[in-house]
Amino acid sequence: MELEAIVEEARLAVEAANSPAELDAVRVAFMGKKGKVTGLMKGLGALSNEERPAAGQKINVAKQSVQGLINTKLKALQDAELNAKLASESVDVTLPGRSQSTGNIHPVSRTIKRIEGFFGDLGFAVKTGPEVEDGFHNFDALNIPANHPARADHDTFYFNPDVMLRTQTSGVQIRTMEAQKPPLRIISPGRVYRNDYDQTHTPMFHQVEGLMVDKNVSFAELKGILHDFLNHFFEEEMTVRFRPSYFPFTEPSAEVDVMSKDGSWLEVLGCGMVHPNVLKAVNIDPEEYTGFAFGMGVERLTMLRYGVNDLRAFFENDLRFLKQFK
Ligand SMILES: CNC(=O)COc1cccc(Nc2cc(Cl)ccn2)c1
Repeated sequence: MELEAIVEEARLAVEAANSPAELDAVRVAFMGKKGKVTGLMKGLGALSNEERPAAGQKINVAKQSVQGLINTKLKALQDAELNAKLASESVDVTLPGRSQSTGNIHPVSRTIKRIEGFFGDLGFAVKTGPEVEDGFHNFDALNIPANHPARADHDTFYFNPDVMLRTQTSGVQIRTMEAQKPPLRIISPGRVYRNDYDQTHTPMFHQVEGLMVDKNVSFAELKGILHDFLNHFFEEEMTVRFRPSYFPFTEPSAEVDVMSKDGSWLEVLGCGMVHPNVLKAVNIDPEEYTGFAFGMGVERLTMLRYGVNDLRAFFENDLRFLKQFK
């Protein structure tokens, strides 16, 4: 095969090589000891002395051009390899960091912890108890008569006539008074259930009740402790009023309002002196002991403190809402 054809074949082979190894095979095939270009040198012996120098020169030029093609291709292959490596290892420093997202405590849990902290400092023990209650602990012991509307099933979830979801955490206070003698200072946070559902009521919500039973507990103490609690909870001096009210389980009873920024009154909790019938129901002599009790809705307090205007937001698990309470 004559020289030009071999050089063209070498050029095509170099172009087709996709790796330094393939390229080296081409080098061997054309420039090696048995290579096609090298093989042309054998033919020089057969030429005359006049022809030989020019022929030999032509073969050397061919060798250099094939070697040049190989060198260029090798550089190109090595550059490509390096660029590919750099690309795969490259770090785009302008990308935002992959921050480790942190969780946060639910606003209702935060409020319960704050309430537990305040009353804990006053010596109140946190007590919990069953969410499924019996009629005695949820109604009878609280001086709620058989035909009282609170017992109706439009308010209470019943499993059977004597087993229900508790409508308040008072049952825990009753059980504690059954279990231990006064003096007592307890608060009982927890879930309570009522058959209600609208923008300001959900079938399940959280309540914290408090109870103090001792020799000479007075309404004045109740007022003082609750005023201090509200100042602490809302983190400012609150204007508070105690409005006469009625609960079957306390006498006298009061509802407590705080004055909001615009001067209107907002109800925040209910309280009163423990009714003698309640003490009797747990074998505490009302002539010897007196007590006060209070109850507050956790979601309601949380909504007031953080300015949440839809109760359902606490239960929808929308992270955009929950993330605000870092
Ligand atoms: C959200 N809760 C409210 O508005 C009102 O809750 C209240 C009010 C007054 C007293 C109580 N609890 C109570 C418990 C016992 Cl064992 C005896 C007497 N009272 C709960």
